Order: sequence, then C-alpha cells, then structure tokens
Amino acid sequence: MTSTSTSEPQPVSWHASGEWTDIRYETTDEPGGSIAKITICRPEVHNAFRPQTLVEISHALELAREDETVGAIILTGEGERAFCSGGDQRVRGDSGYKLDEGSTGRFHVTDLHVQMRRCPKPIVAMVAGWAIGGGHVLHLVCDLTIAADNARFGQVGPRVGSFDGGYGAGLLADLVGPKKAKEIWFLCRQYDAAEAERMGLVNTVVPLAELEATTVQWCREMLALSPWALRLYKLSVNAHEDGYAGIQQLAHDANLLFYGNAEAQEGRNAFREKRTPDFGQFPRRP
Ligand SMILES: CC(C)(COP(=O)(O)OP(=O)(O)OC[C@H]1O[C@@H](n2cnc3c(N)ncnc32)[C@H](O)[C@@H]1OP(=O)(O)O)[C@@H](O)C(=O)NCCC(=O)NCCSC(=O)c1cc(O)c2ccccc2c1O
Repeated sequence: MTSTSTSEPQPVSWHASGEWTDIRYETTDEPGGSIAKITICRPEVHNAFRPQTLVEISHALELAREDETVGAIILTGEGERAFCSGGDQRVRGDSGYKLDEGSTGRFHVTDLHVQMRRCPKPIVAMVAGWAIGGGHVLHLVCDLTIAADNARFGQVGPRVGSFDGGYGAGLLADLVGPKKAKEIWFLCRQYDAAEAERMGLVNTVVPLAELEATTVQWCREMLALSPWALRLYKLSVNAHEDGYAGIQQLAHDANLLFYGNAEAQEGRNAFREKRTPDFGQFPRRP
C-alpha cells in the first residue's frame, strides 16, 4: 500500500441528482470544487452493464464534464462485491448487446470509451470486488484506479466468446507490457489486488473500509491543482495514444487558449471593425 498524503481524510457528503434506472449520479459540494461520482447500480449481476447502463453513464459523464464546479470524476460499482463484470450476458444478442427485446444489437461501450478519453477532467476508477471482462476495460480507460484489497481483475472474453481489441488491448499492453497482456487475455486468469499493483494495473491498494475515503482524498488533491495543467497533461498523453483524434483534441485546446490571447482577439476585432489587423504589435517569440 502506498500513499503520499499525510492529512487525515475529511468526511464527504454526497448529493444525488437525476432520474436513473441503472446508475446513481452524485456530487460533493465543497470549497475548491466538487467531485462527481457515477455508480453502476446492478449488484444482482455484479454490476454488469446493459446498453441502458452505458447510455446513463454517458449522460452522467456529460453532466460532470459540463458542470464547471466538478474537477474530478469517480466511476464505481454499487456494493463491495463488484466494480463491474462487463457486458450483461443476458441481453447479449447475436450482433451485440440489445437495448430492448426488439432492438438490433450493438456495442454502446465503444462510444463510452472514447467519451471517457475525451473528457478533459480526471476519471478515477474506485474498484471493490470484481473488475472483469468489459468491467476490467472500463477501469483501464479511467485515468487512475484505486483498488480495495478485495478487488479481483481479469479478462474473460475468450472464455465467453468475446475479445476487446480496442483500448482493452492497447492500454493493457502499455500498462503491463505485451507479454503480460497476452497472458491476461490468453489464459483468462484472475489477479488479486496486490498482483494488480505489482503489474502497474492500479495506482494503489487500500483496505476495503478505506476505499472511498482514499479515492476522495486523491480527488481532493487533484482539485487543489491547476485544472488547465491537469487537462492539458491528460490530453497530451492521449495525443500520443489516440493518434489524430488525440492530436485534434490537444490542438483544439491550444486554440482555446489562443482565443484568450490579445493576438487572436486582434484578428477577431479587426474583422468585426472592418479594418486591417495589426499583428505587428505582437512579438514573434523565439
Ligand atoms: C464475475 C464473476 C467471475 C464472479 O463470479 P462469482 O462466482 O463470484 O459470482 P456469480 O458468477 O455467481 O455471479 C453472481 C450473479 O451475477 C450474474 N452475473 C455475473 N456477471 C454477469 C454478466 N456479465 N452478465 C450477466 N450476469 C452476470 C451471475 O449470473 C449470477 O447471477 P445468478 O442469478 O446466477 O445468481 C462471474 O460472475 C463471471 O465470470 N461473470 C461473467 C463475466 C462476463 O462474461 N462478462 C462479459 C464479458 S464480454 C464483455 O464484457 C464485453 C462487453 C462489450 O460491450 C464489448 C464491446 C466490444 C468488444 C468486446 C466487448 C466485451 O468483451
């Protein structure tokens, strides 16, 4: 177990909002910014996700992104037995997971992974119990993972007729190395929290009773830091990993910053005032 924080964890009070069937969306209200928590509430299936669950997580993530008070987002599962056990096998059709009986199957999780990568705020997986299959990939896509000592990680795809060759392959190989990643996928073993920490799969492991306090403490430490610096760092890492899509997001954030600059504003103002822009007043920085 590792920790760099010396201060005692402060109690947290959550405020739930929204109408949901599969998740809960909560925020804290504290000085210095708030934390959003998205909880998958399907403990009867170890928090397996069906399409409705993913639609709701996506909506909640958008709320957290748009809320300018929110500085960090926690993704977790209800109860102590599971973070998430992946796709709900009961609604797995012959061409993906089905929103309802009559619908055509598809993979709603594809778009959610991209949305999580694009979210400019840190997302922290808070894992107790099982993080299996698509649930394991969900924690991989989060920026940080705090695990309880009862957490168990693994991929089951090849055992149940599936695989994730997207982030579930690439990010895993980057984290633990290609040989270990192939072992995880080829053998479908389960790994306890200590082994996951040794592999670099999680950031820290804490006693189950301290899971939420530690996760909140990590979020509070990020809330005290520069939001722009955190944002641009996340996008910089993604720019390397996500190719053109990652570069585009980082570049557009550079544009966002440039819009706040007098040089960019001179161009806009000159157009509005129907005059020639005077860019000569700005230094050509070495
Ligand atoms: C997670 C387990 C290892 C836990 O085992 P344990 O023995 O502790 O618990 P039970 O097996 O008794 O489970 C309790 C209860 O929950 C039900 N349940 C568990 N997981 C699921 C699930 N994923 N879907 C539906 N139901 C589930 C279980 O049936 C029990 O219910 P009862 O009514 O019988 O009491 C173990 O449960 C396990 O291995 N679960 C299956 C994990 C699994 O198959 N996950 C799906 C993998 S595929 C996937 O997630 C996936 C999703 C995508 O959207 C993709 C998209 C694109 C590419 C790939 C994708 C992908 O691979």
